[in-house]
This record gives sequence, structure tokens and C-alpha cells, in this order.
Amino acid sequence: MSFLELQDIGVTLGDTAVLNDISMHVAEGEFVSIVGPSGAGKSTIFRLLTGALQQNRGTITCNGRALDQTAQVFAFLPQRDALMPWLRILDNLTLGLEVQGVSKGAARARVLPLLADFGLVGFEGYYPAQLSGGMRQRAALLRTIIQARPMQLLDEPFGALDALTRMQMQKWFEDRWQAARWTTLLITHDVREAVALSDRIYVLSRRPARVIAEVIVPDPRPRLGHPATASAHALEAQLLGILLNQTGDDI
Ligand SMILES: Nc1ncnc2c1ncn2[C@@H]1O[C@H](COP(=O)(O)OP(=O)(O)OP(=O)(O)O)[C@@H](O)[C@H]1O
Repeated sequence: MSFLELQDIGVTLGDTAVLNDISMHVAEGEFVSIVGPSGAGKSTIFRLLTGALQQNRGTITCNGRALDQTAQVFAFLPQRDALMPWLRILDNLTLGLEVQGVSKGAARARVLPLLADFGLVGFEGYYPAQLSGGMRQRAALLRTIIQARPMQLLDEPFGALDALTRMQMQKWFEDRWQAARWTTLLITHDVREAVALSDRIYVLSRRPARVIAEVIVPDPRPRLGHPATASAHALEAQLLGILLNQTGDDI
């Protein structure tokens, strides 16, 4: 049984049909990515999962039960403004736990041992604007992961980074994921990133989004830091071809 299951989800916002009969699933410990054209409706799926929006049609279940918005299934890394600029890094890191009701002291005790692995030792007292883009994203990822929720929702976590930092972060994240096997749903525009990190990839059409392809990535991990295999290149080309067929002028 899948951990998360979306069945025939339809969303209309105002007069705009955004999602059209979307069905997808994620198994426990699986890494699944969603790719699709700009404005297709990818983030809208996360808004449904986090309870910010209600679907017009279809069902979402988690472990076979209707998604209970109070069950705190998901740790969510939003696309923008992931860190509070007015809070020091350590306070940003503990924020998610404090919102769950964990005391500041207990939250710090959970965060501090992980700072080294996330490359943040010595930066606890800095404000987000004082860190590099890569460090800010590592902090945002740590704040998400430390919540120890059953599933991570990551919306373009590396999207704002320069190309070199993005590659370094992807490799770093692949290593962390391989060790921890967080159940993960990732939104990305980057097909290379999707192929490098995922077990499975859903491709959405342009709006109103429906699933137009589902591909399995068979390559063993770790994948990054090695030359990509011929099958990975072929998958990337296949995904790009599907996406380019979907995009008009709004890519
Ligand atoms: N309140 C609303 N009324 C009408 N349309 C809306 C509303 N909110 C969002 N939309 C539309 O829904 C579509 C889906 O938005 P969403 O942010 O989910 O796309 P996305 O695939 O995540 O985009 P991107 O890749 O650019 O981040 C967009 O085309 C947007 O214009």
C-alpha cells in the first residue's frame, strides 16, 4: 500500500481549471519528483497536501486514511522565503519544532548535533542574509527535516542557487537522502536533478495539469559525482522532449 495516494484530484480556482484528474502515489521511503511546465499546478498539489487549499474533486489518503490536516504528516519546504530574515539561524532551525509545541531548549538539543552535517557550525548566530545561498538552503532543509514528520515536501529547494552551488547541494542532499531514506516528494524544473535524485518521476502537462508520463529511474545510487549513465541521459532527453511538447511561450 502506498503511503500517500492522490486519486482523480481536480482543482478549479475562480474560473481557472488548475488540476485535472491528477492521480499519483508515494510509497514509504520512496523519492518521487514532479516536473512540469511553469504554472502547470505543481505547487498547487503541495497546497492541497499542506491543507492550504481544498480540492474540488478526488481524494487524498495517507496510510489508507483520508488526509487529516491535523495529523502533521508533512514537513514542507516552500519555494520562497523559507527562512525568517529577522530570526538568527538557530532560531530559524528550531522554529518548526517550536510550532509543534517542542520547548526551545528541547528543540535546540535536537538541532545542535546536526549542524556539522549540514555545514552550519559557527553560523548559529547569523541572520539568513549573512549566509551564502547554499548555506541558507541547507538551513532550510535542516529546519524541514528536523521536524521528523513522516514525509518531506520540497518545492524547488535548489532552484534559486547558481549552477555550481546547485550541483554541490544536489550531491550533498543525495548523500543525506541515501543515509536517511526520507519519504520525499520533490518539485523541480530541472530534469537532470529529477533523474539524479528520484526513484520515480511524474510529468505534468501544462495547465490544467494532468499526469502525462510516469517514469521509473532504475539506476543504482549514488548517481551524482559519477558520469551519468547512458540510461540516465536517455531518460533526461525523454523528459525534456515531453516537457518541450507541453510548453508554449510561458516556459
Ligand atoms: N486564485 C487563483 N485564481 C486563478 N488561478 C490561479 C489562482 N492561484 C493560482 N492560479 C493559477 O494556478 C496555476 C498553477 O500555479 P502553481 O503555482 O501551482 O504552478 P507551478 O506549476 O507550481 O508553477 P511554477 O513552476 O512557476 O512554480 C498558475 O497558472 C496560476 O496562475
